[in-house]
Amino acid sequence: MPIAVKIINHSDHPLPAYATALSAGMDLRAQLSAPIVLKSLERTLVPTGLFIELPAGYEAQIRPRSGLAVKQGITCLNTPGTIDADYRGEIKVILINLSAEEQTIANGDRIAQMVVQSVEQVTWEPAESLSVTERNAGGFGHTGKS
Ligand SMILES: O=c1ccn([C@H]2C[C@H](O)[C@@H](COP(=O)(O)OP(=O)(O)OP(=O)(O)O)O2)c(=O)[nH]1
Ligand SMILES: [Mg+2]
Repeated sequence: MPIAVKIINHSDHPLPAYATALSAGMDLRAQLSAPIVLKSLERTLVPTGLFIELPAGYEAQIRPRSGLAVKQGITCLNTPGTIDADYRGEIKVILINLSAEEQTIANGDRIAQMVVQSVEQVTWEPAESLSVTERNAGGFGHTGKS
C-alpha cells in the first residue's frame, strides 16, 4: 500500500525499508547533527526526519529493536509508540538507556522499527450487564491455579 512520505535532512539517510521480504517493521534512523550520549536511566526524544501521511483506518507503531535492547540496553520508553493517521509532524522516538553504562546514539543509527497496522475505531453501546464467560473477571495470572 503506497503512503505519502517526506524526509528532511536525508542526504545520507535512505527512506525506511523492509530489510527482508516478510519483515513486519521498517527500521527508523536517528537524524542527528551531533551524537546523543545517554547516561544510565536517561531518556531522550530522537528525531528521525520522517513525516508520513497514513490513510484513515491505519496507525504506525514505533517499537524497540531487539538487537539494541540486548546489546546496549536501549529501548523505547513508550512502547509501542502510536503514530495517528492524522499526525503530520516529525516522527520521533523516545529512547531510554536501561543499561548501567553510558550509551551513545549516532546520526544514522537504526534506533527503532515502525510497523503499519490497520486499526478500528469503536462506538460505545452503554449496557447494564455484560455477557458471562469462562474467564469472566479472572485475570492477572488466575489461570493454572488449582
Ligand atoms: O513514539 C512516538 C509517539 C507519538 N508520536 C507522535 C505521533 C502521534 O500521533 C503523536 C501523539 O502521540 P500520543 O497520542 O502517544 O501522545 P500524547 O501524549 O497523547 O499526545 P497528544 O495529546 O498530542 O495526542 O505524537 C511520535 O512521533 N513518536
Ligand atoms: Mg494522544
